[in-house]
Amino acid sequence: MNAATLPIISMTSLESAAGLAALREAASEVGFFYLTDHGLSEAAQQRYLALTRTFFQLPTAVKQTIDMIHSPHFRGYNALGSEMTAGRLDAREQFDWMNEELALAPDQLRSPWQKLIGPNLWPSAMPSLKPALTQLQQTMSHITVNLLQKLCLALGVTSNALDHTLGSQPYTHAKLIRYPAQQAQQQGVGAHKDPGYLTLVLQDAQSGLKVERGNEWVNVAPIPGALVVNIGELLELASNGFLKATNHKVESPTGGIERYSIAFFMAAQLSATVPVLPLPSHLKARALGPSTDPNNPLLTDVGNNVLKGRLRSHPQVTRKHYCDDQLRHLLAKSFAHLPTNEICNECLA
Ligand SMILES: O=C(O)CCC(=O)C(=O)O
Ligand SMILES: [Fe+2]
Repeated sequence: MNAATLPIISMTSLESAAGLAALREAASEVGFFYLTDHGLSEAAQQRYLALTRTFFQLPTAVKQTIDMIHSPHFRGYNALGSEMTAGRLDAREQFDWMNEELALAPDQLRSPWQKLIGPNLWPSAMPSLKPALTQLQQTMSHITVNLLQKLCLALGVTSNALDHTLGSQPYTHAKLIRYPAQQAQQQGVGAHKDPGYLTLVLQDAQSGLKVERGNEWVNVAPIPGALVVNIGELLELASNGFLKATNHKVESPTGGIERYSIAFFMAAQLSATVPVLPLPSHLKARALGPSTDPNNPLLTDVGNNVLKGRLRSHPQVTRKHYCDDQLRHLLAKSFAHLPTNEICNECLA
């Protein structure tokens, strides 16, 4: 196994000023780190990875019954070749679930992001999946909220400075992912930033996740028991660019070995607008503003920032569920400043 290539932060170290300083440096210099002592045991992680493998071994016809194409809320199964990142197809299959909710009636929709709200799609052929993944979502949420509060302390503001943006129902989204082995290296998932506050990744023993540092791609070698944490776009905005949402990607495994991972993304509640935190002056001097990529504007309105990513990643779902007249009008208003043909050239024509 490769040596650790990123900072390692122990959750229990974050009770001390020195621990918070190490967290601050990891989150601002790299935007990626390993988290240990977080409360999800290695044995529990192995059980969730085993469940992931079992899910992907279900017959294709069973997985297709919960294909994401049936969900206007971007929930369910994606076969290989249905997801796009950075304009190219990703070589991964995945199962996405989010908060379990009731969908709004069409005449209640005021903003297109409200269409993200809705029920998950669970496979009736694997009844153990829903309770297990609901439990995992709760555990990951708990870890993420604790870490977000520690990050606030590390930024010199009160631990609860972002709590009001989470509200009672922060947006949580998770994926079971399988990267099948390829003959030659391919895009497992293309280079991207995650849109929310924080992402936790549980990876198996197979390398492939890579993080951009300067002009290099650094391998995130698996460390048994550690979760990989990355800073999302909303924290870059909240810290006025002091914390970095770092580009990352996954290269497909070769040599006959597949890679499995579970990614958990947490944002604020979809209706929130992310504030700029009042950093103390010595940190403020190092906060030079969020990045301004015209191909990927960072939006402080949480629902739109999350929806931006979903529309781009899943063009078939977008075309099927986001192209009616009412939504076309709402989308044109919310995304007037985006390079619209990258989202869906039919919606925004
Ligand atoms: O599979 C991984 O290790 C990371 C996946 C990822 O970056 C994503 O789905 O946003
Ligand atoms: Fe990601």
